[in-house]
Amino acid sequence: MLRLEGVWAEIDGVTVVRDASLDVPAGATVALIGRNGAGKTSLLRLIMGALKLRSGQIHFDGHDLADLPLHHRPSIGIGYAPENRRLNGSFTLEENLRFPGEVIRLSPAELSRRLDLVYAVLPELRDMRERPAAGLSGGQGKMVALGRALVAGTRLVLLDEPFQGLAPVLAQRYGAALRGLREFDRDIALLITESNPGLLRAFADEHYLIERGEISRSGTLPVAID
Ligand SMILES: Nc1ncnc2c1ncn2[C@@H]1O[C@H](COP(=O)(O)OP(=O)(O)OP(=O)(O)O)[C@@H](O)[C@H]1O
Repeated sequence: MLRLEGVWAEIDGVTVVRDASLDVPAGATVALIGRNGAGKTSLLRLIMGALKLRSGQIHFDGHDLADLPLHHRPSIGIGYAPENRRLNGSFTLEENLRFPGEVIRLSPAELSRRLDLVYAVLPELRDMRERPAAGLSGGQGKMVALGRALVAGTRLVLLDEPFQGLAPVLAQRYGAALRGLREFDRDIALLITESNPGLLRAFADEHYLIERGEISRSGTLPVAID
C-alpha cells in the first residue's frame, strides 16, 4: 500500500535519508526504530511531502506521492501526528479533532462517523470534548493528536515518536488505544517511529531500523538500540 524505493533526501545540503526502502502493507503496524537524529522525522516528512524528495519513489495506493502536494495527503486517507503536536489552543478538543475533516470537506455524516471511531478508540476524549485545547496536559494533547490523525487517516496513520515524553501510565494507555484500534478497524495501517524499541514490542507486525538515514529490515525488534 505504501512503498518507498531507493529514497534520498537532504536538508541544507546534508543527506538525511539514504537509499531508503520500506513497505507498509494495508492493515499492518510497522515500527521504524532509530536513535535521536537517525532520520525518523525526516522520513515521515518525506512521506507527507513536507521534505523534498531528491531521488527515489514513494507510492501509496496507486498515487505517486512525489507529485502530490502536501495538503492532498488527508484526502487520500493519510493522517499524521507529528512529534511536536500542534493543537489550536483557542479551539475545543473536538474542534481540533474536526479540523482535518473540515479541511478536506468531509460530509457531516462522514465526519461524525470518523469522530465515532476516534471516541470508540479513545473514550477519554469524548468526556473532555468541550474543553479548550489550551488547558490540556501534554499527555492529553498526544491523545488528541492521535485522534486527529485518525480523522484523516482512514488508510494510513503516521505517528512520530508518540510515546516520547508520556508518563509510563499514559504510555501504557496510548499503547492500549493503538491495539484497541484493531477491534474497530482492521484496515488502517500504522507507521510508528520510536527510539525505544521496547514500547512497540507488544504490537508491531514488522520492524525496520534506521541509522544515519539508512534503513534496514529487522526480523525481530532489538532489545535496545543504545
Ligand atoms: N531543520 C534542520 N536543519 C538542519 N538539519 C536538520 C534539520 N532537521 C533535522 N536535521 C538533521 O537531520 C538528521 C535527521 O533528523 P531527524 O529529525 O529526521 O531525526 P530523528 O530520527 O527524527 O530524531 P529526533 O527524534 O531527534 O527528531 C539529523 O542529523 C538532524 O540533525
